[in-house]
Amino acid sequence: MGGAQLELPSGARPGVCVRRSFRAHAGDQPRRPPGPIPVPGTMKQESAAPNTPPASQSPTPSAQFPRNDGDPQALWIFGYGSLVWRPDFAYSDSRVGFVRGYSRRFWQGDTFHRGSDKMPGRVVTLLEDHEGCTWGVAYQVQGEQVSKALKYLNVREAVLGGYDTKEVTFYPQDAPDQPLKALAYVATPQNPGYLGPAPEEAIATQILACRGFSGHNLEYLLRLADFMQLCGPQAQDEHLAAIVDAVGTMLPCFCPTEQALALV
Ligand SMILES: N[C@@H](CCC(=O)N[C@@H](CS)C(=O)NCC(=O)O)C(=O)O
Repeated sequence: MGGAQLELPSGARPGVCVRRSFRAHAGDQPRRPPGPIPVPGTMKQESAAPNTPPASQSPTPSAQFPRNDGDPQALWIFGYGSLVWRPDFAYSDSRVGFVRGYSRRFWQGDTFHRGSDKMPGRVVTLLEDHEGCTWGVAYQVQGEQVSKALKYLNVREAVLGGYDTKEVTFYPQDAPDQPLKALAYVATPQNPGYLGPAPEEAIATQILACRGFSGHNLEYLLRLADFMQLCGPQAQDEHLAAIVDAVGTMLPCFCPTEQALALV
């Protein structure tokens, strides 16, 4: 996967979808998990994730595919969780930006990618919130990329993850006055894996304790936090920041000192 830093378009628009500051402090900046953050738009054509079973034969998301002017075959897919750093489908273009009217919440349980049946992990979904704003990456798929991406995401998101599709309006960071219609995968409270709200300290504890076929739940949290750091000061997510802060507070308990391990 691409190894460069995420190069964000310069000229971030202050005042666009701004929330209170992201509470990461210099001393406890979320450490980048192993491996570089791939740069959306420069990743080579990806094959399906190694842990993804063969694609389902029925890639029929419930939403009508949102179309924008121009290429009738083109489709934009909005990622705001693991799709931000691991889309794993071929795409023609990508944009960093945000959707309004939604807040991101770690309220979806995950018993495959970042958890197990006994210890479900927590991954993100979108909560309808009139004041909300969620930053992520929109990927444009064209031609035969469309059916391949939808087949893959139908398995990864819907079959394995309990997500459904929803049309959203995406505002590119570098052109918020030229919004795009996009398809998003959202886990609603009606899906069996939905966990709903919990104190952010409890969510942090669950994330620290869980892992699944795609890796540790902590990696999922820190890669998302890394993306938000790279989006710049105008991109805020207080829920994510509070969970990262809680993890930072608890990590010393999970990472005994050398003395505690009698290594000195
Ligand atoms: N639909 C959201 C969330 C997607 C998400 O995190 N889905 C889980 C499925 S439960 C996933 O694909 N995980 C893969 C991973 O954790 O690497 C997005 O657009 O990013």
